[in-house]
Amino acid sequence: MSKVHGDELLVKLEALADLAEHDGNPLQEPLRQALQLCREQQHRIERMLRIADGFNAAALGHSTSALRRQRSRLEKVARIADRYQELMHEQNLHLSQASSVDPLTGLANRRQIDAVLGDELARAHRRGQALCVAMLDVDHFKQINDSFGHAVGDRALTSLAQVLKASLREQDFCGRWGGEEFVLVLPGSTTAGARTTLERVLSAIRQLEVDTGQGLVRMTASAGLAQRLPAEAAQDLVRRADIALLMAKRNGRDRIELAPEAAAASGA
Ligand SMILES: Nc1nc2c(ncn2[C@@H]2O[C@H](COP(=O)(O)OP(=O)(O)OP(=O)(O)O)[C@@H](O)[C@H]2O)c(=O)[nH]1
Repeated sequence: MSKVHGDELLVKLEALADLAEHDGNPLQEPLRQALQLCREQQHRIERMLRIADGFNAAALGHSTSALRRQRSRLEKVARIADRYQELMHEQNLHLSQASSVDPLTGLANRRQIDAVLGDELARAHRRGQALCVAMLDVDHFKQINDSFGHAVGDRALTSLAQVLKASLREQDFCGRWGGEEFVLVLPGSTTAGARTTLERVLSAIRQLEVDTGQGLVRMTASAGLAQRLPAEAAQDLVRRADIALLMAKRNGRDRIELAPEAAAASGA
């Protein structure tokens, strides 16, 4: 607004000053001075406007940087939320592992054995394929504990678990049933194939040397083997393998015995 008024005033003053100069009017000098003043005023106003524009731009810039700061804060919060979610995921994974893994040996625990055996047996029934379960128990394990202490016993169980894992095929599965007893699930194996696998396992256990701190100690193990019967439930299959294990213990240990087919019905 002031710029428009200033322009109009300037045009009028210029015209009057021209006229006065032309006519030799005595107002010539005061008009010239007024014109001069007006031009200076005009410059001052324009400068003020430029400064105001500058302020305006600075204010805009300020709000842009405030927005940028705000955005980077939000990004930081989003990153923290992502990391938090990752940690929660890791924690859940850890918890689910803890509930499916035996902490001493790192093998599957009873809970996971039940789940895996259930799945594998259902698949074998569906496809009409063979599947064997073996129960394996360390012989006279109590003597190791009694002679060398519980820590050495623990070490023996851990080493044995490693031997088990290393002796099995990829599709085979093993877990710690409890104490010094282990379970093997051998999908696709008939009794003959499973027996060969078990002989390899028992032989590897015989070779194993555990450092007691007072020399090396060796172990043997006994195993009971059962091949699935048509439509047999997991607990019946395990029970037959357990009966076979008992037979292996009674028959002198460090051996494999096969489950009698009718044992499931007897529930002995
Ligand atoms: N160190 C250690 N010992 C365990 C663990 N779990 C079970 N045991 C021990 O394993 C031993 C099992 O003893 P028994 O059931 O008498 O069997 P065994 O001495 O192996 O004899 P047989 O099975 O008849 O050959 C007991 O002394 C238990 O305390 C474990 O996690 N660590």
